[in-house]
Amino acid sequence: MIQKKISTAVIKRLPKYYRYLGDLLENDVVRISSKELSHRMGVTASQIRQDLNNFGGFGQQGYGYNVEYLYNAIGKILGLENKYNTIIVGAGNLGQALANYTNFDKRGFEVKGLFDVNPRLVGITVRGIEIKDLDELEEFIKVNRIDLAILTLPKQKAPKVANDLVNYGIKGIWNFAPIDLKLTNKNVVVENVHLLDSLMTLSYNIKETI
Ligand SMILES: NC(=O)c1ccc[n+]([C@@H]2O[C@H](COP(=O)([O-])OP(=O)(O)OC[C@H]3O[C@@H](n4cnc5c(N)ncnc54)[C@H](O)[C@@H]3O)[C@@H](O)[C@H]2O)c1
Repeated sequence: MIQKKISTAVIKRLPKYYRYLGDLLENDVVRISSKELSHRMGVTASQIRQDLNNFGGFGQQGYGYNVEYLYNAIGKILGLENKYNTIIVGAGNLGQALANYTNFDKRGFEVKGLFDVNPRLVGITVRGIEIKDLDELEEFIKVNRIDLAILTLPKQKAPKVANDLVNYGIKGIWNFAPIDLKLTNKNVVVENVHLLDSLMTLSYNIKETI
């Protein structure tokens, strides 16, 4: 379906379309004009049209968008019809909080395992998932065909663990350690998440309004 290289900016906007369309679906909205969708999302109608034209366009003149069709199509573009067997490495505060969040499972990112080096945490279960020792990581990944790892460990430990994960055959890393991980293996993708970046943007905007 995708013929040309899609810009990162467009890809980053797709989850927002998906989220808004999901809300519309939940409210039994069958179709929506690009004007109405743009109004709700706070982006211009031409931006929406341009973004969706990257994938062939989905609207019809005079009709707008079929919500369910567009929702499913964007889900497919995002690869959400796939299931991702997921592990969390670093089962402290954040790792456990993420393990407790059931919406990841609903979206297809099923948390299969939790790993830590702290013997006081190993053996404890979080939402029915036992925290395992890091020594078991390689075998677990292979046996359970793990696709994706969430890193919630100290930043000094992240590069080594990430490198090991790559060698064990992981496909993607969702990194929360406060370091921009760069992997040499181009077949493995990383998404670095920094909540503080968002908080600092908020700080800037507060400063501007005072
Ligand atoms: N990106 C973000 O927005 C964001 C937000 C909050 C926290 N963080 C980061 O997430 C990480 C976790 O934060 P936290 O509050 O849960 O800390 P925490 O100390 O509660 O948990 C970290 C866990 O990692 C474990 N660990 C240490 N080395 C390990 C290794 N080699 N392999 C596996 N596990 C190992 C520790 O035993 C501990 O249980 C920190 O790096 C923190 O800075 C990032």
